[in-house]
Amino acid sequence: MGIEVVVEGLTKSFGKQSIWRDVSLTLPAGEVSVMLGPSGTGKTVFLKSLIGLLKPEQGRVLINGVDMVNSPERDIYETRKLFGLMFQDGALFGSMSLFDNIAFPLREHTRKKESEIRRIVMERIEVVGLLGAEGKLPGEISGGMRKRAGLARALVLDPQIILCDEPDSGLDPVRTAYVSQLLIDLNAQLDATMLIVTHNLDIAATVPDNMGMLFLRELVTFGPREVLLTSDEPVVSQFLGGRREGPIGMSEEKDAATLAAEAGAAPAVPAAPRVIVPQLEPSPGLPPRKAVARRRERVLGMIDTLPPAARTAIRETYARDSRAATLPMPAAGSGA
Ligand SMILES: Nc1ncnc2c1ncn2[C@@H]1O[C@H](COP(=O)(O)OP(=O)(O)OP(=O)(O)O)[C@@H](O)[C@H]1O
Repeated sequence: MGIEVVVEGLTKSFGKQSIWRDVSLTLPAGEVSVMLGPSGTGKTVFLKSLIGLLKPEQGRVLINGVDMVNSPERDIYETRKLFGLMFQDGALFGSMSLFDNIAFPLREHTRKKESEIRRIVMERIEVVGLLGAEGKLPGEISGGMRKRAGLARALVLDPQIILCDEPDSGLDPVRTAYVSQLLIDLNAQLDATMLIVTHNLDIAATVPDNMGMLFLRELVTFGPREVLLTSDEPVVSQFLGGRREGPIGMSEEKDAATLAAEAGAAPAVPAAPRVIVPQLEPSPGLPPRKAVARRRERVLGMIDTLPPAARTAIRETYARDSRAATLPMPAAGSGA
């Protein structure tokens, strides 16, 4: 099973530029979480801080008792092996075939025989749907295929924590839908803890168990998906509605004068009511996600601490799930 990641009071700046401060959250073991946020709010910096590639000035990131901020470098290096990372562009070596790119971590970090490496690499290539393309160079395939190759490479060391930085960037809506399904399928197969950074509202609506949002150097919220999806925080509703009206401007936040002017004017388009769509299920033939039962117990255990709208949404989701579980299967050939 994946490992819990506990973030406590994390604060990061570059020189005088504060990126975010006092970020605390827990990525529950084996669950899928999404971090949303407008461009430039420090989502990638957050991912890099989790694996100890960037050093926040304050706070801790605890994984199996190792603090990825303050522990000795050799402990951080060892713990980093638990991670699989998928960067925005796949971060592939241009002169190597997809096979060699995906095999790279195994050749670098293990003493496995070539035959064993071939078996693992081909298995992962199959999982991400790239069978047949293993001999190609990254420059000979599409952006979506490069992303999937980056994901396959992230998987070869059997990671228990998977971090994906904008798995949808540059992809059309159909390819994005396939990536969403792939992420859920991976979670079903590996039971790894996953954190996905994205601006994509379809991924946000259908993939995660938990969601958070970074804005204005703060973590606005992090918790069960229903909390963010029912939130009436202006920044959250603006982002989820993809609207111009609200605190987010072209370059992150709007100034006070713009906000005041907008507050005085009638909104051009009323905000559409938000509907919580069901989370994706693993593809047929795959095992159910083990995280589902754990998450249900965890969320129902904390439900009284959540805002009323989130409580209602969670109860409705679980009531719908139990109704679905007790429905009789349609008889074969009934056409139902
Ligand atoms: N190594 C670095 N040195 C200095 N500044 C940096 C460094 N890495 C990131 N930054 C700055 O930190 C801020 C946040 O960057 P980051 O890439 O994390 O944003 P993001 O939320 O992932 O954005 P996007 O959604 O556009 O990818 C930016 O202003 C960026 O210029």
